[in-house]
Amino acid sequence: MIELTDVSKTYQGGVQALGTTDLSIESGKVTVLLGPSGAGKSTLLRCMNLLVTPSTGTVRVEGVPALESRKDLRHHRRRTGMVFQHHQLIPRYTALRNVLLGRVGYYSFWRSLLPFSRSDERIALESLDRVGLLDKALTRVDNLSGGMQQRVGIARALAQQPDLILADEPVASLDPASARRVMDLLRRVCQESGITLIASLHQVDLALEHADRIVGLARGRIVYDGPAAGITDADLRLIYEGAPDDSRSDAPVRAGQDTLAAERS
Ligand SMILES: Nc1ncnc2c1ncn2[C@@H]1O[C@H](COP(=O)(O)OP(=O)(O)OP(=O)(O)O)[C@@H](O)[C@H]1O
Repeated sequence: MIELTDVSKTYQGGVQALGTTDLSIESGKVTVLLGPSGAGKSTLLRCMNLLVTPSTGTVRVEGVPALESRKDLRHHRRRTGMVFQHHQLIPRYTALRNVLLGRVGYYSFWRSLLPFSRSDERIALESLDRVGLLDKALTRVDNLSGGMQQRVGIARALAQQPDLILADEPVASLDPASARRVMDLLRRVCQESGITLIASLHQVDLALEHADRIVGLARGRIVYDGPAAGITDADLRLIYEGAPDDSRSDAPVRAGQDTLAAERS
């Protein structure tokens, strides 16, 4: 459903967060981008809906002619729900009002200034029901726990009626028990609706539990790509500690010093 070809990202200042990367994501599966802090997980994830503009390469999405026109990009983003580490909810709004914001992409700017329709409200309430928070619909989100706020974030993504959810460290701010519950929920709602889920995580146990496929990243490179069930201790060491001849630096590769791929190939 998503095909990245020769995608790389070098941020201003010369930090190469992502080396040249090819990746194809199939529909309906749970893919986890796994790796230590700074490995390039968020950058790779955000390249998938061009929240981060790749420095090189192309991103192709099934059913969308190209992502070059504003219209096609808007169409892709409407079909793509985002779940963020820090929720990105509006604290003083109720849960329902936050979830309704998931519907905004369906409207033109002018229409979005008008009240939401009955049908949008129904979709938003159904979404809250699916994450078990219907009874909190009229509660301000700053009065909810961190886990509940993340469930509101998931409900907002569901209200978009997406084909794809990109979840960027969705449980990094939660305690281990809440993190597991939120990941269980995210995977379940996606599987129930046939939504493709791509999540970045740095917790190995959660990744192994929830992913169909793991894409392991280290210093801006894919160093493992395969079924979660097939990952070995050696693969995990490669993701978290680097190859035996690595410099062991946690620093990302700088443009012009990009020798890791050559060392590993
Ligand atoms: N907007 C930016 N400008 C400059 N450098 C950036 C920017 N965003 C990320 N980086 C750098 O790019 C590298 C990869 O960052 P990225 O956030 O993609 O990694 P990550 O694996 O998601 O890390 P984390 O788990 O800590 O979020 C890091 O060194 C980071 O500091």
